[in-house]
Amino acid sequence: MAVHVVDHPLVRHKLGLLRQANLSTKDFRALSNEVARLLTYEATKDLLTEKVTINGWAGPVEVDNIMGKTLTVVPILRAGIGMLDGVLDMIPGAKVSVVGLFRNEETLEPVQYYVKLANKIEERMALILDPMLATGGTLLATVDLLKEAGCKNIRGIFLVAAPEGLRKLEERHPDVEVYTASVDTCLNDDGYILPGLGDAGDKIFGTK
Ligand SMILES: O=P(O)(O)OC[C@H]1O[C@H](OP(=O)(O)OP(=O)(O)O)[C@H](O)[C@@H]1O
Ligand SMILES: O=c1cc[nH]c(=O)[nH]1
Ligand SMILES: [Mg+2]
Repeated sequence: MAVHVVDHPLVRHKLGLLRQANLSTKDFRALSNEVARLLTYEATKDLLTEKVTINGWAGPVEVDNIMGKTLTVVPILRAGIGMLDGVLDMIPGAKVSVVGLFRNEETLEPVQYYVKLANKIEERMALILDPMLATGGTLLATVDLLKEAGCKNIRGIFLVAAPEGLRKLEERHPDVEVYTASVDTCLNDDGYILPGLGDAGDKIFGTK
């Protein structure tokens, strides 16, 4: 399985700011989108393009166009919404497929409450957005439902990932590629990533 840790100074700097305990909602939101933007740049490096000829200022010129029904971004509610603007800054025409899942606080199992996928999803690359990959339960449930819908090419962008979740993904879906700013140390007894960011959903939405 491919895990791409994006080791760019801007990403490392912004991730360091995100880890601060007393960050305001506004700053956490802004930084999440900024890191998402940079991770998107890396995650889309090999998108297929085709040559087209356009009218340039000095006559016809051959340029590159991203091909056809290329991708859909898949924010996982709620916290994935905190990365969506940043990703759409980079890919403004992307179709958005929304998946609603929350983690049961006791069992840590994902609970699904909403799904609305883009049309022709089987022809698109799916780019999953979630700030946190912890136990991996939420990501596995999302990949399962995308594959059931016919999706063959799936990637995920996470601000922070835990080794436990990556191991689970490797066992169940080794074809899924991960792009993250950091693989952190481990999970605590409540399933939170250490050193991590805390509860990303609460920080992005200002709840708590
Ligand atoms: O890898 P896992 O152990 O499944 O945990 C990761 C999930 O937990 C968080 O969502 P949460 O359940 O807090 O929902 P929220 O986005 O609505 O806050 C996070 O945004 C991931 O979706
Ligand atoms: O560390 C974690 C783990 C799951 N969800 C979060 O928001 N943070
Ligand atoms: Mg949450």
